[in-house]
Amino acid sequence: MLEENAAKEWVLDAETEYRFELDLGTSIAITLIRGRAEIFGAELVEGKPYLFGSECKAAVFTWVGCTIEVTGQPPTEYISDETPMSAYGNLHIALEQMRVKALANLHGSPVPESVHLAQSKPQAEISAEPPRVLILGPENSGKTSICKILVNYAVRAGQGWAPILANVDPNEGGWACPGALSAAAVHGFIPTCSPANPLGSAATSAPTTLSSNAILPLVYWLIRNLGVNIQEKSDQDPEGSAAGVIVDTPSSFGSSSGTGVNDLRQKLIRACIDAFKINIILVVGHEKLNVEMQRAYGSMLTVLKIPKSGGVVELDHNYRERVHKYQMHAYMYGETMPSPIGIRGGTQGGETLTDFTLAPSANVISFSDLTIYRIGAETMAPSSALPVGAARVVSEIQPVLVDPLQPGSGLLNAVLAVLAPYHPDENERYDEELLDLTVVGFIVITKLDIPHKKMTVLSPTQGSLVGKTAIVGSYEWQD
Ligand SMILES: Nc1ncnc2c1ncn2[C@@H]1O[C@H](COP(=O)(O)OP(=O)(O)OP(=O)(O)O)[C@@H](O)[C@H]1O
Repeated sequence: MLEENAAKEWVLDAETEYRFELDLGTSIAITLIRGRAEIFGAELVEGKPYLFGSECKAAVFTWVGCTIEVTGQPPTEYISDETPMSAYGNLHIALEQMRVKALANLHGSPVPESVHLAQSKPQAEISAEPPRVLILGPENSGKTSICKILVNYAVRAGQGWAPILANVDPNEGGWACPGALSAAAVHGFIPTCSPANPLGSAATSAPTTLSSNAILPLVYWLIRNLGVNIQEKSDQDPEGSAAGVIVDTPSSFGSSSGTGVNDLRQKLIRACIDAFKINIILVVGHEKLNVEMQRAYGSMLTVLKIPKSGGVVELDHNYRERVHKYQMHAYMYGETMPSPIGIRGGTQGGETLTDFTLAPSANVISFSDLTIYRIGAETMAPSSALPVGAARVVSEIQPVLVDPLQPGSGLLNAVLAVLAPYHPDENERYDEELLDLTVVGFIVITKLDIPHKKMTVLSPTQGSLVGKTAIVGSYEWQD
């Protein structure tokens, strides 16, 4: 008989957190025994085992004190009484005041009394705009965790807010796949249980609006698209838009190295500010960046420096590569975490385990069934390699048709974004419409049969691909 995993109780004082880091192949369950506790702002339900795996690193924080039981043995675990949570809490209160004022403004009603909270600013100083926040910071500063905390606190406020969380970090995966940008209105808590689903599972948490690809000039373009998309949604639902937008950025936005890179970085930050109509920039624990942002944008919007948590784990390149694999695997197959022995009825971020199993299908299709494009610099020789005086014929964001018959097409094991159909009315079509189409799903080409002009594609859904258009990105994946 298998021996049960030892369960250990931890008693946490008010405003402390239990931090853990899991290794490859370890999973643990955490159960709240008494008191109140949260993981990146998402409250735990008492008596329910929450499972964690796939090298997850996180913390259980409590405002009032609690007792938790941990089953399984995390290689690293400790309690910290130094957290920046009160600063994050105050920040949340300030954002909440903006939301309430924005909504009251929209209704033409006075701002409710409840907004005048202890730490609040005088009424007149609170902006009547919904908070539209851009989070900047260097690598491993805890940006994504702060986004989760702020979104979860907004959801928890009980006002029916569904803030939009936009992820412009192609490295992160968000609700999509590594290499994609995504945004969604968040109605329920964002759970944390595994980096394979960094923002929870898309199917269960929110509808997604996706655009794809990982190459920087393209990101610039897509940021604008994502912004326009969100703007259209808020025009249709101004009350809903009072909840605001929170934009998570890649660390490349928050670290300077080299002049060229710096210019591009500034351009991308500017693109985000314009696209999402940002009114608050949060700089996570980085003095120089804070000063730089104050100088550049301090006169037109609020720039705030917020502390970095000592709990943020330095994630190295190899870890990130493994996480990309987990994410792709979870996208195709769902993710079911093994429960530590002795745990029954475990949940992943509060959801029952059976919800997470998917059965992808491998279909053989003809080359002619799917039209594939590649976008961006990768398809072209660098400008410096062009003959003197020659101008580039294709722009950096122009889609170029990919022929699977060509050797070196780069299609084998490539992740492709399948696009929504073109406008049904021929008269409404335009040249670069392809770049504006949203992504409806991702597929992977697992086999190319050149002699028979056939390919095998793995897809999490059963729908036919015949006649569809897809974009090939720079990510590859092998099961
Ligand atoms: N207080 C904490 N205790 C334990 N782990 C934490 C804590 N805060 C963050 N982490 C973990 O540290 C890791 C890095 O954090 P996070 O992803 O938020 O940083 P980031 O700045 O967004 O990273 P990136 O450089 O990828 O943009 C994550 O695995 C996260 O879950």
